[in-house]
Amino acid sequence: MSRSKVILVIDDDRGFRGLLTAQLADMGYDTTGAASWAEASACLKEIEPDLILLDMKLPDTTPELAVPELAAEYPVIVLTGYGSIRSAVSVIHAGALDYLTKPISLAELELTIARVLDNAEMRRSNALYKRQLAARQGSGLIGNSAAILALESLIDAVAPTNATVLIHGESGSGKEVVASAIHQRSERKNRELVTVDATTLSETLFESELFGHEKGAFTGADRQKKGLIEAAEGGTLFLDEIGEVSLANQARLLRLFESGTFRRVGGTKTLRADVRFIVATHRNLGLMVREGRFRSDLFFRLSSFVLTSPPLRDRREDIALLAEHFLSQFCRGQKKLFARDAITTLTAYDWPGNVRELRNVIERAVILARNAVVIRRDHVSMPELEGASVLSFSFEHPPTLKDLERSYFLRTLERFGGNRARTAAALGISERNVYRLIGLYGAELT
Ligand SMILES: Nc1ncnc2c1ncn2[C@@H]1O[C@H](COP(=O)(O)OP(=O)(O)OP(=O)(O)O)[C@@H](O)[C@H]1O
Repeated sequence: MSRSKVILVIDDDRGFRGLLTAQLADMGYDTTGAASWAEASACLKEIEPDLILLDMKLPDTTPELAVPELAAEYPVIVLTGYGSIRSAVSVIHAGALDYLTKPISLAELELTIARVLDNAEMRRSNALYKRQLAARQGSGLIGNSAAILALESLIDAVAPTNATVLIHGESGSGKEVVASAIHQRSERKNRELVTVDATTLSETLFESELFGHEKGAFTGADRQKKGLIEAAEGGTLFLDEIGEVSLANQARLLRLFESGTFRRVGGTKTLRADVRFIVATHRNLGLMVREGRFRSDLFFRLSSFVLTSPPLRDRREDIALLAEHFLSQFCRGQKKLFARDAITTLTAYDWPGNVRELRNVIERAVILARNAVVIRRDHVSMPELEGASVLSFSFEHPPTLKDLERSYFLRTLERFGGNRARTAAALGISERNVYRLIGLYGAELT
């Protein structure tokens, strides 16, 4: 069910304004009237119109000033008592979408409003359609494992509801794919899915990006800006890495999730969002609550529906299927297949970077294989394959700590082809220390 569209009528002629708002109400619109620019500005702090009807002659402003300012944020139709072509052209140039000449016929009013609202809607959905097409290509949840089938049925159950969902899972395990599946299987699928990654935004930027800000809210806020919540109106907002959000912003999120309301930064009016929220994290939020880094009320609110995107090593039966999927994606019509031992190698690996890492490895394998039809084991070998989680060394006597350090250091250095920076990163030491250890054990390098 869609809410009625809100129309703001700005006209200083009281009788005309009353008549117009009454007629618009009869047509099923929600209407508000303002007698002056000052009144309209105050009104816009309270309501969020879908369309503005603006009289050309107001006591406290000119169309040259008012039209561009309003048209930057809202669809505007100008009402003119002096229907000259010249003034009509100038207001259209200034950003108004249409104009109506007084006295206005009811039929013309109805048609013009419907057309302008439809156009605004169409512009939104055209941009949306392009993005959806891009998102659908290659999204979809691939896998036949029990874990994926269970996840699929949970997605089917929760998708049609408006429940806020928390997706938990390691990096690269497909949390964003799950979020997109929920959106695609909901009634909101023809509206926007807006994604925000909390790790990429500072605390203040997060607040203004998400909630928007009013003109003058802070230095540099030279005009009002709608936030991503408003961009997601009618659709879904996916907030990735909620564990990285500051405590102050967590409080704002709690209010948003509980009441569906929010305020722009520097704003006084409470706005209502018709948005479905999905959040994700790779962190243990329960632990963060105990450490005082995550609000317990927000945690409990999010705990009502939790989906887990399982790590790839816990569903090894999906590895071959995913590998085939990525192979056909990267080959683009060219025929290629995996040698049996290549698949064995892929299946045995622990995939700390999950599906994303697998995708990268297949992409590299296709490049390395060049024109060869068969992807061999050496095409898919991962540099991190050895020693990523299990180490095995053999010594002629029980090793000392120093023996272990020497063996592990030299093996890591070799694994990265002598690259000191990568060795330092893998061992969690400084490059200076890598040099020191080469000095210490280097005589053994061949
Ligand atoms: N089940 C799946 N089927 C097909 N592709 C998948 C699947 N899971 C993940 N992918 C692909 O793996 C890559 C990583 O997935 P995604 O971005 O959803 O992971 P994530 O858990 O959100 O990662 P991060 O926590 O780093 O944001 C993407 O290219 C995605 O398309």
